[in-house]
Amino acid sequence: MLQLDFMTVLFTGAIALLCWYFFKTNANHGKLPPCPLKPWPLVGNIFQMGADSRAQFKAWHKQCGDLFSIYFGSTVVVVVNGFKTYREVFMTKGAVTSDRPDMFFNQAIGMSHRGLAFTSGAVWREHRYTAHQILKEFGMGTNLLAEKITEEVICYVNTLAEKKGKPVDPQHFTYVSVSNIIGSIIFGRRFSYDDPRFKKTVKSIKTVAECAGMAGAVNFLPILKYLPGDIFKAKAIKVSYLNVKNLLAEMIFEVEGKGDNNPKEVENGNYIFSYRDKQRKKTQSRKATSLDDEHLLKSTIDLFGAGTETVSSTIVWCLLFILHTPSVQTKIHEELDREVGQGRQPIMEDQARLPYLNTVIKETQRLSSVVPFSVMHKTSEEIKIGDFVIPNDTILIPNLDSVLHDPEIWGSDAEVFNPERFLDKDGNVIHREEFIPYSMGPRICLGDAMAKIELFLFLSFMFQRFQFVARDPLHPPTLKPNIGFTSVPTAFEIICVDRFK
Ligand code: HEM
Repeated sequence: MLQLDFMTVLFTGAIALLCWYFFKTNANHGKLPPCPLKPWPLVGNIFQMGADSRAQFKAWHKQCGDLFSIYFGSTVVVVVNGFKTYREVFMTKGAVTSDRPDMFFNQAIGMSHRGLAFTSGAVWREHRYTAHQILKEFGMGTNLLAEKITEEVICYVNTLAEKKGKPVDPQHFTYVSVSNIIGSIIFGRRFSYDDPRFKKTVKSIKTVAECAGMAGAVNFLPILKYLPGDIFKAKAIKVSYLNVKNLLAEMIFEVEGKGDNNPKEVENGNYIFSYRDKQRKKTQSRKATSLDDEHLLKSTIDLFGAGTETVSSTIVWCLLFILHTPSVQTKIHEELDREVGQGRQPIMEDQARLPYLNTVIKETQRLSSVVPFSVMHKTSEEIKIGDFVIPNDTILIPNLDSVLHDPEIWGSDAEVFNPERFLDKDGNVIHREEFIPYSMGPRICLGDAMAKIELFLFLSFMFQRFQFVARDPLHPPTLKPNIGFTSVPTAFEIICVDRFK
């Protein structure tokens, strides 16, 4: 009897849950952007996405228009497509579309609502402003930072040259070198490529980025993380992200301990000391501030995460595109030999003299679209876009891919690598407003100026020194990406022929 009662309660509960779910997923449909497919009970559209989320979003964009809704579990998420709508949502209405939803990997390390890239409101504004000030002090957009980057690029190019034409995995070297630049800003010094702690940090950050795509569903259906076998990579992310947290906490502690007794370190400057300096000044003048130990630690994790894979993958995509279109490499070499030569190192001032290389960088960023879905945003007020109403607290996916690959903007060859599309008939670089690899609005990439310097210096040094050749030139490596947080080329090897020999 007791058992029957229990079954009845269970059955009634299940029916009530389903009714609630159907009510929730169908409510508001008159105002919300359309949903391309009827969501399944409890899981929503998660398992209707197909393996290739880019192609799926492209098809749904075509089917539904610039705005469509999908359900992750019972949570509605609005996907924003197309340049004009993207600009309206994230720029015109940026004041109320710039919050971030809480994400499971931040929860997993006990750092929700901490730091720079995943906070909202007053904490985010204070940390964004602080980070911007610090990077400006270090010369973001000026020669000081360029000097730091040049120092790293020289080590990187020499390491490639030491391979003496043997095939190398460019992703590994580029990733390590680019993360060293962030490391040198945060800690005030570069690390040797063999430093075990640095190697472990880099490896762990990479694992988090790689697994993030699979783990996306866990944000909405936390139960998935308990499935056996770690199908959704939730456990892998937690372990690696905890590694990153602990390693960076340890390094911050050391820098602060050393710094107290070492004025030279303070003089040279690093992110940690500048942050502490600003924190101290605010506290001393009794200004309310959110700057503290936990936010500092999470800001450094965010900077490593945001500033490594984006830049390194762009560099590696450039190599891959070049292997598929060798004539582009010939033109880069001609321009570099003519404008810089081989007798001196490239400098930032050369950028204006190298329009072709600049178009190669732009076209690489456009076609690779390394952050295809940007980072999720959330509304902080109800917004109206055309006939649609998006409620307060709704998660938004900024589909950057839909802008960077739109044939109506870039032409029918939008899927082809063609740097000339950014060149006018007089050989000058064309600046298109639709070229938005760093997104737009209040949440635009904080490191865009730094990324531009990195991309120019890495690629100008690399092409000055090497001719890049595929292991099998008739069959260059696949262009198929691996999509995690970013779009990363499938691993491949390349031969770097030294042009100085
Ligand atoms: C090719 C290189 C890069 C690309 C394509 C890129 C792209 C992006 C994109 C699309 C976003 C999300 C914007 C949004 O939410 O709407 C972002 C955010 C961010 N990026 Fe970058 N990024 C690059 C390099 C860097 C570098 C080098 C740094 C480090 C200094 C950096 C730091 C950040 C930070 C801190 C955020 C979060 C900003 C916030 O939430 O307010 N990025 N980036």
